[in-house]
Amino acid sequence: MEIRKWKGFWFEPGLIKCAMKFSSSFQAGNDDVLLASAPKTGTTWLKALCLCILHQNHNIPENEDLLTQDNPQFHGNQEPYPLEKAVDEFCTGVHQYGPYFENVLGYWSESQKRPEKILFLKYEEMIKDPKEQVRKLGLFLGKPFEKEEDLEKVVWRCSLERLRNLEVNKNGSVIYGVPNGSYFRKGIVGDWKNYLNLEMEDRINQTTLLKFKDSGLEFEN
Ligand SMILES: Nc1ncnc2c1ncn2[C@@H]1O[C@H](COP(=O)(O)OS(=O)(=O)O)[C@@H](OP(=O)(O)O)[C@H]1O
Repeated sequence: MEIRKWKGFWFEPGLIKCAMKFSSSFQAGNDDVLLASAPKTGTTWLKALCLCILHQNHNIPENEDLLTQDNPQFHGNQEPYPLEKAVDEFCTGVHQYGPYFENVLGYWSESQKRPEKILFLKYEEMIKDPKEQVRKLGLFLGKPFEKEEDLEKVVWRCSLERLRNLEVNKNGSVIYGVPNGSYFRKGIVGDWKNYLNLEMEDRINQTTLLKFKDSGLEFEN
């Protein structure tokens, strides 16, 4: 896929126009929530959680539960991609929406300066203790959970186990023809290592250490 650089990040050319338009004309209102995430870092989960919390909606019809249709990160390419090449691109940052590390660090440092405006969540922590992270998210969104029971309900409604088993996610697909089921896979922290050889794993770990060094951002590897 052809990608081009705009403002330090790589996009497929068709998306640069959208990014430019968004950047030049979007004015955030007080109630607007922007969900920023790198691909495959838990976007779908967080989107479901935010909508559930913001609408305090415990009665969304099942077929509206898949909250992914307008996600700009989707693309229809299902071709297998050589792993070696993908790891190289990831580490050098020359990949769709890359560089990943600079993307993360940008939000991390801003979240340190303005924690009331930017909430930085980690997938690993959400998996480890979903209730605490969702409680934090509720507070951040100005919708603190008053009852433990409501918090537990939201955590369950948005759980991988439940979403993956909804009919719409078992058999439906989004506009680009990507099956909904592909957004609800394993959800296992560290599973990526099962797909790479030791050399590739080491390369990613070393790059991560180097990039996040001195940032104060702690991470699991
Ligand atoms: N509800 C819920 N709970 C926990 N984990 C979940 C949930 N929904 C999706 N997932 C896992 O998130 C991974 C997909 O990330 P994204 O939604 O960011 O993908 S995408 O970029 O929007 O395509 C993908 O991770 P992997 O299983 O490692 O592929 C999904 O399984």
